[in-house]
Order: sequence, then structure tokens, then C-alpha cells
Amino acid sequence: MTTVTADLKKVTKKVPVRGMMDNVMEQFNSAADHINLHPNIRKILSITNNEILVNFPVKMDNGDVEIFTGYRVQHNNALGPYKGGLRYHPTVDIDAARALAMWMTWKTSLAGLPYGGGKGGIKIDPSKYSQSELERITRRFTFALADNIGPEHDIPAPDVNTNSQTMAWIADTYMSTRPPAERTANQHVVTGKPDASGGLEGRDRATGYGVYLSIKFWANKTNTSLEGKKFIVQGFGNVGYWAAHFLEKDGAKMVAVQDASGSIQNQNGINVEDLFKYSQINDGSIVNFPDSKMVDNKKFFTLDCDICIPAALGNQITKENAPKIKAKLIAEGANGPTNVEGEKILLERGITIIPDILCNSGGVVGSYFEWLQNRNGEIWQLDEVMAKLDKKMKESFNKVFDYALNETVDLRTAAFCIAIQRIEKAYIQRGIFP
Ligand SMILES: NC(=O)C1=CN([C@@H]2O[C@H](COP(=O)(O)OP(=O)(O)OC[C@H]3O[C@@H](n4cnc5c(N)ncnc54)[C@H](O)[C@@H]3O)[C@@H](O)[C@H]2O)C=CC1
Ligand SMILES: O=C(O)CCC(=O)C(=O)O
Repeated sequence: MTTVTADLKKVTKKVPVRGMMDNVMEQFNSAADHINLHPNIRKILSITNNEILVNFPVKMDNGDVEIFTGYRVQHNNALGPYKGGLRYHPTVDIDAARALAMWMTWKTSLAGLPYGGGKGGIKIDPSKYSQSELERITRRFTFALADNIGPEHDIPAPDVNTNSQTMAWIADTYMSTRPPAERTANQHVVTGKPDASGGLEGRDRATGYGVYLSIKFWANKTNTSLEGKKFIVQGFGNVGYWAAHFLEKDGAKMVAVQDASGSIQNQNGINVEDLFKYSQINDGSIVNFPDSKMVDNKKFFTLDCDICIPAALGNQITKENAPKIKAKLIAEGANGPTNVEGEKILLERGITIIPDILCNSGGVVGSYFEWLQNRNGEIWQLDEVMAKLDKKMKESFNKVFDYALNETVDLRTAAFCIAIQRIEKAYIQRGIFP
């Protein structure tokens, strides 16, 4: 295990600025300029506190041993324990983990939660492994990370290709590393667990519901009706499916979907529940759904629609496709789906973007409720969870919308400014910077 603790000069020089880091740093710096952020605080927030890299061996079903590389980046904990998901994907590397951890810091701050930001995962294509191999990989990863996570220190959650089952394995393995009398009291080391293992009713749909609410709040502010509005979704996993589910229930029409296996379209509408059921019996894939035609992946974002929901990976909307996008609204379910160049083009074209740190914050808000539930030994009801989530999302949306209007900035800059100012206040109150 290698733990790199922040040394300002060294780390500032070392951090390569490229890919997702490039985007998050440009977003941060432009907001920091807008609020004239104290230079010392800018330095602190420009780097990560800790970067943990673990290489660990796992025995495969055929008896061979394979070595995996896992990451956990802890960006900032000025407001509370590090919080953020674990991703299992071939694109996971230190650059992605750093950027995603930074986005978590701004997201938790904007949502008014008592958390900082962290993120991590394993560089792996999980489709190549059996369920029992994935369980062993997850347990070994947890064991390797165990001294660096904890319910009051760093609390992982699901992200791409991880789910409530993954969280149950992590919680179980982590608890087994604690002294017997402390084991069950450590259940909230992760959130997004299954219901019988301390999970929160509604955490499964929390992110997608938050995406839907953000779209609804935008529609209310702009006197737009969602009835009959056409939307497209990239990613039909946890976030994409639930966002589509709630939008369809409110009268909107899903006309195209893309997942890792391909893209489908039907301008008359694709039934969300039918597609979900189909994907469940089709290895999780949407391709060849009977009531649709296949479309070229490259054309996906340029298809005719009113609302576009990227809910898969980062860097999907770029200068290549931004000029041809037809949607009037981009609701970012994914983290970092629009890069800085793509965003500039969209804003010039008058297209609104509800930024990731606001739009997909329902997930981490749901995680916070689960953490509170476990800490207090409670079991919350679904209607209570959804009502609290609604209230939290509305408060954040209104804050960002009003700030953008008052300061004449776009919604992302507004969201970043609010988030950074809350952290700045914490540092100033502690008297670090007279
Ligand atoms: N799960 C959560 O609570 C939260 C997730 N997010 C973000 O939302 C996004 C999606 O996460 P989940 O829905 O949890 O993951 P998931 O693993 O449940 O679903 C991911 C979906 O994206 C698709 N996908 C993967 N690679 C793709 C590609 N190259 N092109 C098109 N589609 C592709 C997959 O086929 C799948 O349908 C990620 O960016 C994640 O960081 C953000 C906040 C919370
Ligand atoms: O639920 C959480 O703690 C974090 C989820 C996440 O990774 C995200 O919001 O990007």
C-alpha cells in the first residue's frame, strides 16, 4: 500500500492536469476567480489530501492468482468525513479518482452535508469475472483499504458497476476487521447497502429521483410542462433507469437510450419499464429491444429531443458533438459528462446545463440519510425518505438558480461558488487564515 499525504509543493508539481482532472480544475478555478477565493484556500483545494493505491492478489475460479489495482482518493475533509463512491471499470486510474473525489467535495458541500469528498475503485472489467470472483475481489480490496476507510473517516458507496451487493460485501469484510464489540456499530462504513443489512429504503432510486426533480424544478422555473417532452438517456443503469422511470411517470417520453452495448431509438416512445424488464433478461443490455431501431453510437447525442440525460461516464459531451445537440436542457446524471470545451459551445447556443454536483446529488443525500439511520439505530420509511430528499434537492436547486440569476453566471459556476464558499467559511472560522 502506498499512502501519499499532501505536501503542498510536491503534490502541486506532481498532479498531471489532463482528462477529467483538467475539467474539474478549470471548473474550480473559474468559480474561485469569481468569488476571489483566498489564495491559501485555493492552494489547499487544488490538491488531494490523500491518495491510496493498493495492488492485491485474488485467486480466480480456475486456481490462478490475478493482481488487481485499486484506488481511494481523499480530496478534502474540511466539512466532515470523506464521502463518495467506488467504481469498477477499465477507465479507473489515479486521474479519474482524483477528479471524481474533487467533484464529491463540491457536491457534499453544495448539498449542505457534513462530509468531504473521496472516490475510488478498481481498474477492472467486471463483466469478465464470475460473481464469486467479484466477491473475493471486493473483499480483498476492502481488506487492503481497511485502515483508510471508516464510518467517521471515509465512507464509500456505489458507483458505476458496483451496487448494494458490493456494499454488503464491503460492510461485512470491514466489520470483521474490527474488535468483536465494535463490529455491528461499524455498519455505516458504507452506504447503499441492501435493506436487511442496514440499507435505506429508497437509496436505490435516490440519484435518479434527484435528476428527475432537478428537471422538474427547472421546468417550474421556466414555465415548461414536462407532458410529452422527449428525452434521451445515456446509461440505463441505476441513475439512468430511475431518472427515466420518474420522468415517464410525469408524462415525458423516452425516445432514445444508449448503454455500453449500443444505442436504440423510437421517436414514438420507448416504454421505460418494458425496456428495464427486457434488459434484465438480456444480460443487462438494451440492444435489439423489439420496439426500437438501433442507432449509430456516434449520432446518439445529436438525436431529436428536448431533454438529454447523460448518466454513464465522463467526457461524453465534447466540442465534437456539442454543436449538433438538439436538446434545450442537459441534466447531468453522470459525473463530468460535459467537458469544458463542450460546455462552452452549449452555453453559447443557449442550452441550459443542470450541473452534476447539483443534478445527481440525490444519491449522496440518500447516503447521508442511510448513515444517520445506522448511526441512530433507526429504520426510516420510504415516504419519509422521499419527502426529505425532495426538500433537500429543492433547497439546493433554488440556491443555485438564484445565485446564477443574481451573479449572471451559468448554473455550474453558481453551484461551484456556493460549494467553495461553504468550505472557505469553515477554514476562516477555524482561524487558519486571519
Ligand atoms: N449510483 C449513484 O448513486 C450515483 C452515480 N452517479 C454517476 O452516474 C453515472 C452512472 O452511474 P450508475 O448508474 O450508478 O452506474 P451503473 O453501473 O448502474 O450503470 C452504468 C450505465 O452506463 C452504461 N455505460 C457504461 N459505459 C458506457 C459507454 N461507454 N457508453 C454508454 N453507456 C455506457 C452501462 O451500460 C450502464 O447502463 C456515473 O457517472 C456515476 O458516477 C452520480 C451520483 C450517484
Ligand atoms: O452516495 C454516495 O456517498 C456517493 C455517490 C457518488 O459516488 C456520487 O455522488 O458521485
